[in-house]
Amino acid sequence: MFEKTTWIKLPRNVLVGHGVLSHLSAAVEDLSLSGSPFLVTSPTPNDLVGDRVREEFPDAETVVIETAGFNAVERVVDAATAADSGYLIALGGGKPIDTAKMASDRLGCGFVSVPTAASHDGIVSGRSSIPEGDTRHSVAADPPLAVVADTEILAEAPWELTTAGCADIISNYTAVKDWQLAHRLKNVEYSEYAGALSQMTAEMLVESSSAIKPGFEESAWLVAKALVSSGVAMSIAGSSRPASGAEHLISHRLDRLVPGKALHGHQVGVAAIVTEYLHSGERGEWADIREALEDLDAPTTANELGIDGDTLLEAVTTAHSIRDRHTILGNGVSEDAAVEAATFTGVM
Ligand SMILES: NC(=O)C1=CN([C@@H]2O[C@H](COP(=O)(O)OP(=O)(O)OC[C@H]3O[C@@H](n4cnc5c(N)ncnc54)[C@H](OP(=O)(O)O)[C@@H]3O)[C@@H](O)[C@H]2O)C=CC1
Ligand SMILES: O=C(CO)COP(=O)(O)O
Ligand SMILES: [Zn+2]
Repeated sequence: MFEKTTWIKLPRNVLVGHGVLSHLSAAVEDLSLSGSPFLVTSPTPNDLVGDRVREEFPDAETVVIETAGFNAVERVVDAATAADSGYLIALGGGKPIDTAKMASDRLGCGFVSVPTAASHDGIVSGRSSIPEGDTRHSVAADPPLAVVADTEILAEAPWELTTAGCADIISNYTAVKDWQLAHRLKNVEYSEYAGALSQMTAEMLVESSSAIKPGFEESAWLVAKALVSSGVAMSIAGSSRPASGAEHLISHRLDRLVPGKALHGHQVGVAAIVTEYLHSGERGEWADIREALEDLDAPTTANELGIDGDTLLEAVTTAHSIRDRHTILGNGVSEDAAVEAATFTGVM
């Protein structure tokens, strides 16, 4: 008997472009949500755009998150419950967006994502990544009901946040390879459609790399569209598999070893050079990934991430234990193999 079912959750309204913040209230109105909004933000986005959002929603109460974590999620849940809010608006980078994503899941209400940085594909996805001590939990949650990504704001954000978003997209190449490998070796369910969308998103970004330069709003537009597309691929797959493979395991390990040292996207980009080498060896496409990262101004070495070679090697050799997700790291890469991969590719 045929028993497969698919339930794809996607944002209903996605606005990307110049000045779209002025359409935020229209985008929200179109969702027919009941109750008043509750604004979840962090210090810099609140200073930059908080008042513009509050002007549109005068009855919105605000919580400003300084440090991500389950305490912050609880704070939002308690404050939004006390305010009897109907839905959340997340304004900022991954910290407020992922906090609101998980809080809205707990509250059983929807949320609207208003990214102020094109720093990773979590701005659209149905996964919330919450740090706790030296651990990071990746929790399934509903994706935003709407995404309002104003390229005027994204283009003003520090350039490194945008290059981190680019590198998060480029890591889709190795993530898809890991997913296909897990499908072949472990019978993990693979979605051709989600895999192709994720890979095509990375290819399109790389093809556009000459147009992605600091100071150009078009750059923010190209990156934001790619982040949306990657988030959609994850929603179609019902997991982060299309955009998170061994390179993400290594990055999550780095988050534990050297928390806050480098941006998520930059870590996964450097790790993708190594995991591509592990996939296909000396003649593989690791040099193409390195070149694409260089073209997009993203780090390509441990040094550029601000970490030493030994820390990178520790992350590579222990990352397989981060979660139950089969990748090219298998049951663990030996120290010698990690040294070979990191030195041959010039990452270390
Ligand atoms: N769900 C997912 O798939 C993923 C989720 N994540 C989550 O995202 C977090 C990291 O994301 P990231 O966006 O880097 O984190 P943050 O939200 O911490 O933003 C990074 C920095 O940029 C600042 N910032 C944000 N917008 C602007 C702007 N427009 N101008 C100037 N500065 C700005 C923030 O300031 P300030 O702190 O003052 O507000 C912060 O210092 C992780 O902690 C993780 O929880 C990461 C990857 C994937
Ligand atoms: O960062 C992600 C995709 O780019 C999400 O991945 P995780 O499921 O590993 O947190
Ligand atoms: Zn990522």
